[in-house]
Amino acid sequence: MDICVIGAGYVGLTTSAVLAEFGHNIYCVDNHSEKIQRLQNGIVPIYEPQLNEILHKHKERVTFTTSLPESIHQSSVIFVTVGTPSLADGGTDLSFLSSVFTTLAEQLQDYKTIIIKSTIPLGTNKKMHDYLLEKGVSPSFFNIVSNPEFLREGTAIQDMFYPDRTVIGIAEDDNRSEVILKEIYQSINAPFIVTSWNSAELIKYAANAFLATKISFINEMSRICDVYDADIMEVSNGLGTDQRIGPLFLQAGIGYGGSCFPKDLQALQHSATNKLVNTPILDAVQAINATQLDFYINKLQETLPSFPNKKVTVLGIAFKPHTDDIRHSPAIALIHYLHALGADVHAYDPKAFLPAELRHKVTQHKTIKSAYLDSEAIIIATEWPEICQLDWMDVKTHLKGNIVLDGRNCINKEAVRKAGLIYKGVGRG
Ligand SMILES: NC(=O)C1=CN([C@@H]2O[C@H](COP(=O)(O)OP(=O)(O)OC[C@H]3O[C@@H](n4cnc5c(N)ncnc54)[C@H](O)[C@@H]3O)[C@@H](O)[C@H]2O)C=CC1
Ligand SMILES: O=C(O)[C@H]1O[C@H](OP(=O)(O)OP(=O)(O)OC[C@H]2O[C@@H](n3ccc(=O)[nH]c3=O)[C@H](O)[C@@H]2O)[C@H](O)[C@@H](O)[C@@H]1O
Repeated sequence: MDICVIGAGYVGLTTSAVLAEFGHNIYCVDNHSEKIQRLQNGIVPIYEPQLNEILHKHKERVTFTTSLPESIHQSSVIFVTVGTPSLADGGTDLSFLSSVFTTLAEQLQDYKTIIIKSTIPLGTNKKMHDYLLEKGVSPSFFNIVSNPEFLREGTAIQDMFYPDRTVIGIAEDDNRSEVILKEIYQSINAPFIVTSWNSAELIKYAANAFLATKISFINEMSRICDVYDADIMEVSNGLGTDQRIGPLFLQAGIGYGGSCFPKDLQALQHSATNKLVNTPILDAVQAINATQLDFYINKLQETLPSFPNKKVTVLGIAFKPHTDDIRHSPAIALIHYLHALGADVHAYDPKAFLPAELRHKVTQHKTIKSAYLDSEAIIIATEWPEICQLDWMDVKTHLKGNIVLDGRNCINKEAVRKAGLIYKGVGRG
């Protein structure tokens, strides 16, 4: 099939790579000309495991372009994967989506299946459908399908090859799209869940909200562990082996971040509030996340009461391992916090870079060793394997102080203590 993918970001590039692997011809469009130029030169602008290799393997099948009208005409199927960031009031900025639909309204001349993968608030698929009709596009020229994406950054390619389910939301009178979507995804072996537009939209938000709830729940338990000398790792293990609960997303830490959980919880709350529905669970989940770092900083202050001019090392900048994405990264919030306390902050990440506003305040190192050399304290913010596997006996010989704060509960506390260092985790008693 000839497929147009609009938006060459984390979701758009992954979609392009995976659909190309399935044998489709892809026109991957972005209005960011520099990004497209780099992609045309074989440079993938983000770090996502396997993405580079698959795009390179299928370079004959994937065309990178800034020309949306041309790509629309060349394709029978159009995937929309543009960003849907938060507005100041918690609502969703739909300007990127609207701009795509403006072009679609101008260009649609024969039948296309328009598949929206971007996460969009309840009622938006219908709104886009009504917009095209208002603009005079014939209803015989298109169907709109809501096809929410559940991939995680860091494992995006594997998640798209092997999803737990494929959700498609279609209009009541749409009897073409299910067949077309099944053809596009025929290589995927996962249940197909066909719903209305609004249900598909809510499934996406509910999934992210539920996962964030698990994280805030376990973080709340970690606070109780701290004051009763229990160990959250033991609690998570004992809790997660109950099949009704499950072991995933019960990792206590400095809170969830990323481009989606914070934005999607706010957007869901915004949609509910617009219809006068209260959301006490979503309120609590976000409140716990917003204060998790404070609890953690308090721990650091118990051991290192004064920060000014003390070298403190933050290991990890990305919001999670195996990505270079720093959007809403708890590591960045932590670095801001430490800098505000007067610490001389040094940071290291194998793939991610400090944002511009921190570059003149904080030193980012190229090697992990130079980052912690002569440091008073190490704080682990992202559980990259190379950080989890540090040799603590060796680390000890290069530190000035003796404090290790494990913000992701990812290192062996016994090994740290054996090396003569003070270990503090999240909810480790
Ligand atoms: N990042 C993730 O892990 C996931 C994201 N999502 C959702 O997918 C959507 C996209 O997310 P990301 O890929 O992370 O965003 P992103 O910000 O990495 O990429 C979006 C791309 O769209 C491009 N764009 C914006 N307006 C355009 C236009 N008019 N024409 C062509 N290109 C345009 C931007 O230049 C950018 O390259 C969001 O709604 C997000 O919530 C869903 C599941 C996972
Ligand atoms: O809508 C989205 O964009 C995506 O959001 C999340 O994926 P992602 O943000 O890439 O990463 P996660 O693995 O979910 O981690 C999110 C945050 O939660 C934190 N986390 C995760 C798991 C856990 O047990 N504890 C915990 O603190 C991570 O460190 C990270 O900061 C969802 O897991 C995806 O299903 C969804 O498609």
